[in-house]
Amino acid sequence: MNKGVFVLGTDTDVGKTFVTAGINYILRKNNFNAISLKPVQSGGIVKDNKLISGDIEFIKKIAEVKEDYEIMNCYCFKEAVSPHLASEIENVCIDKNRIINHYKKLYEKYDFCIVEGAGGSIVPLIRDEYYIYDLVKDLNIPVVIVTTIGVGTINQTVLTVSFLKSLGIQIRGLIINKYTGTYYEDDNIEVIKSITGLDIIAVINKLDLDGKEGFISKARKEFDKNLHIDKLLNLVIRKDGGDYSE
Ligand SMILES: Nc1ncnc2c1ncn2[C@@H]1O[C@H](COP(=O)(O)OP(=O)(O)OP(=O)(O)O)[C@@H](O)[C@H]1O
Ligand SMILES: C[C@H](N)[C@H](N)CCCCCC(=O)O
Ligand SMILES: [Mg+2]
Repeated sequence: MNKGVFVLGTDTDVGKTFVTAGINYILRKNNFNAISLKPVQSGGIVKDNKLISGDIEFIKKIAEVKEDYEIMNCYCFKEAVSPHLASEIENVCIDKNRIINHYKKLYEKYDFCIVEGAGGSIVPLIRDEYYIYDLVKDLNIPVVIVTTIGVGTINQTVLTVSFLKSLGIQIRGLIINKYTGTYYEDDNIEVIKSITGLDIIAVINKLDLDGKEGFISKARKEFDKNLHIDKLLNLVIRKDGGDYSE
């Protein structure tokens, strides 16, 4: 089975990690051995005196993944800025081959590997040289785009889609996040569907996560309701039957 998807955002903070956690949770609940990879985290958090990826911590909690952080994250930087700058501040050169080889290993070991970007598609990993979209191309992996749906998101989403299409990147669909049920969000969904012709894989409601208490069960309930396993399998299984080595 081959098997993976790259979760791209129209921007930072749209909910890529939230959605990635949900995809992992539903796949694992259906007995698939799914894993996540955050190639580059900027804005890492300190836990037990160690800098770790907060995105991976969230995914581990929601989807009950026991793997170590190092398995699910290649680079983790302290500054919450663009990855290229965060890596420069720490004098670390991001090696794209290290990420690609890491992904290959996960790809071989797990049923599905869900890769999360950083920010949007044109975020640099290496200044003037290597961007999130380059990584998507190098991994030869289809994408799902996560977007919020308030005023301003038609433009962001359509630009992201048309940019990726211009690079020949295969887009499996859109996941709408932080939906609050307004008339203009409903209209934005219709307009985005009509312009892009893409499938809306899921619409995830904006939850009241109010910090800590009960957020895991609230999030899981939302995923149970709105992330359907058949749609997710369509997302992560390559329709052309090909695999990474091609
Ligand atoms: N559906 C939702 N309901 C409520 N809060 C949400 C929802 N989705 C995401 N959030 C919150 O919004 C914030 C940003 O979400 P998230 O971390 O998933 O964004 P991201 O796209 O992964 O950002 P980054 O580019 O930093 O990786 C987080 O505090 C998260 O808990
Ligand atoms: C720090 C932040 N939460 C993400 N990890 C990185 C977002 C980079 C965005 C770069 C940009 O588009 O200007
Ligand atoms: Mg994230």
